[in-house]
Amino acid sequence: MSAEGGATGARPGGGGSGASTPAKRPAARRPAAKKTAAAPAPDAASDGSDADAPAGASAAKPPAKRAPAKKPPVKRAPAKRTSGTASDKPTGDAAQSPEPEQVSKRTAASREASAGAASARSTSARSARSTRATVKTDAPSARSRAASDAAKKRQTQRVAASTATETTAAERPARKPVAAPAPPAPPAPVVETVPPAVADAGAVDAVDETTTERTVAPEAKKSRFSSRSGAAATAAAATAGADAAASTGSPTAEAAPEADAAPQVEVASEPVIAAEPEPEPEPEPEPEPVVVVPEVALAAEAASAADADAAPEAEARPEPAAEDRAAVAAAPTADAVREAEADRSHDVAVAVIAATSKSSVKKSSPRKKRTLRVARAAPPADAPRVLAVDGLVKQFGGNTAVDHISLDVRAGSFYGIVGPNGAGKTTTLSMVTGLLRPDAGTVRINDVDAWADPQAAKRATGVLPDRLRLFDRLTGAQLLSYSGTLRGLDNRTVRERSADLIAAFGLDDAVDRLVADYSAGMTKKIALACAMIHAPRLLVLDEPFESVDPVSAANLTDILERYVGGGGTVVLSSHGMDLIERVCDSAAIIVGGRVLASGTLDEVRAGQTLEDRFVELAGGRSAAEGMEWLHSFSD
Ligand SMILES: Nc1ncnc2c1ncn2[C@@H]1O[C@H](COP(=O)(O)OP(=O)(O)OP(=O)(O)O)[C@@H](O)[C@H]1O
Repeated sequence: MSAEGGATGARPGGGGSGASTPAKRPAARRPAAKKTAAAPAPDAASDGSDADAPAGASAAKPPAKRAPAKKPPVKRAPAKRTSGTASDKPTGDAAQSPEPEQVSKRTAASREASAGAASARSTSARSARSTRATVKTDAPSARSRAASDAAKKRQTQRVAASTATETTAAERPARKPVAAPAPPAPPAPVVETVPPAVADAGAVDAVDETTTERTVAPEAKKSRFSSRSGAAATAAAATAGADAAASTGSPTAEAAPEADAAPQVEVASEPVIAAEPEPEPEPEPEPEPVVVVPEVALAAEAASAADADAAPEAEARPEPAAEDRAAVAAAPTADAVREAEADRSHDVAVAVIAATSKSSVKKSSPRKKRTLRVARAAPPADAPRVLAVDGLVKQFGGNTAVDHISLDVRAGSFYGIVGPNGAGKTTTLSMVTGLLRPDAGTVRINDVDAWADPQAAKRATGVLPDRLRLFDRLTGAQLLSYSGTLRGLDNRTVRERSADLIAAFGLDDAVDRLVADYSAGMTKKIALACAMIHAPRLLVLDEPFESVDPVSAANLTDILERYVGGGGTVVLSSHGMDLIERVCDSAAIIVGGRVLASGTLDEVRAGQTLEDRFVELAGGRSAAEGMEWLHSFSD
């Protein structure tokens, strides 16, 4: 099974020359053989037309029937004008001759003349046919040659198998070159050389030749199947001789196995082929178990232990294969059977594993929990509060944007605020940073009431507001200098820090351009630099990563993490759940102006991803129903 499959599989796919050529050649040669077999017909037809040009359709048919070498010469000549010749039989054509009387009236001289002409014609025809005959006679001669070769083979092979192998080997190269030019070469030359051997010698011999190219085994196989020919007998003799050689242990032992094949028909050919299909090793599906979780692996072990009968077989299989090829070749069928059994047992084992592991897979199904990012370590509970928001309320007319929000942010914390659009995040942060006066509640920064002592609070705070209101008619460098100066920094410090910030945010090429000409991301970055230039203890950033490209976001994250690592505190709002989970240690989910969850990241997530938790608290997803019109498309 596998042997055949492997052999056939190698044919079409054979990329390697070595593997592919033997498979290709026979196929390429067959058509050649056909051509050569058919070639004589047209050739003969042409010859016939030359020989008996005026001959009617009746004369044209015979040659087309491919008996050019034998009958045509005899048949056609009389068909024409030899009707009157005495030597030739009065064929039907002669009987139909329209002028029987005239013929009889001819004078002896005219007869002689006509006979001369006819003889001349016939000689020319004969010469033409003789040339063809020489071509064709190759067939019989080839046949006889093949027969003699076969006889010789028998004798020689009986003497010693080595001789037999040598002769076949010698024949191959000898006929190869002949067969090779056949396909591309023009019809005439091909007919001269190949046809006889291929067409007549019995397709057997020809086929045998082609097949011998593959391997010795296939050769024996073919010869076996084509036993009707003498070549098959030759092959049988060869196998017999090979047997003898095998018994003698001659170096041609390779031929021995193939020879064995002859009598046993199929069995012998397989072992040899079995050596090729090494690709059989569809690697043991052992990787499959890997897919399973540890517990499943244990279950697999248990299952395999329980299946002790099948398992050993499956595992034992590779050993003999690697151990001794010859031994395997000697008993291929047994190996195949074992292989099949092993596969079956493996399938069973896999099925058992799958069955037994279902429960454990279920157990480990909550993968989302496993993919939770490990949150940054939150600052200790006794760390000083940098920001304390208590009962903030803000109403816009009848709309309560912020409804008694309270937050505690410890020093050294990376705090994230998330919430759906309109939840009140920006409104809250605006009240925290002194941009919007709250209706109720208190905000304490670094233990200072932000609204009672705004200057002290603002000195400790860096702000990146949602709606940037910058002096954008300044260049980036000017804006940084202005911000530093407003925070009370001296010029030198401003220059030094500006240079650092510009480099950190990658704004080197933009510092001399007007901020009004900055892109959204660049504007965000220069605004953030301005918020940091005075080294505040608290940074309040409203969607700092909005419009910022990934690389800049990564740089910004690094900057902020270093800042936090140095004792700073960051409070930021964002819609990026991944970002929050990645960089924050604490968070608050605000929905409808209220804090629905707050604390360390793990506390907020409550075993889910932040997004799932967020969606859950925000009221879940709402299906977009009743929007069928959206699929009607305007065009
Ligand atoms: N100046 C204002 N005048 C009137 N209503 C306002 C004003 N500012 C905000 N609001 C309202 O307050 C609510 C909260 O707005 P806020 O900007 O704080 O939401 P948000 O959570 O920041 O939303 P987003 O995530 O979209 O930025 C919204 O309903 C908004 O319409």
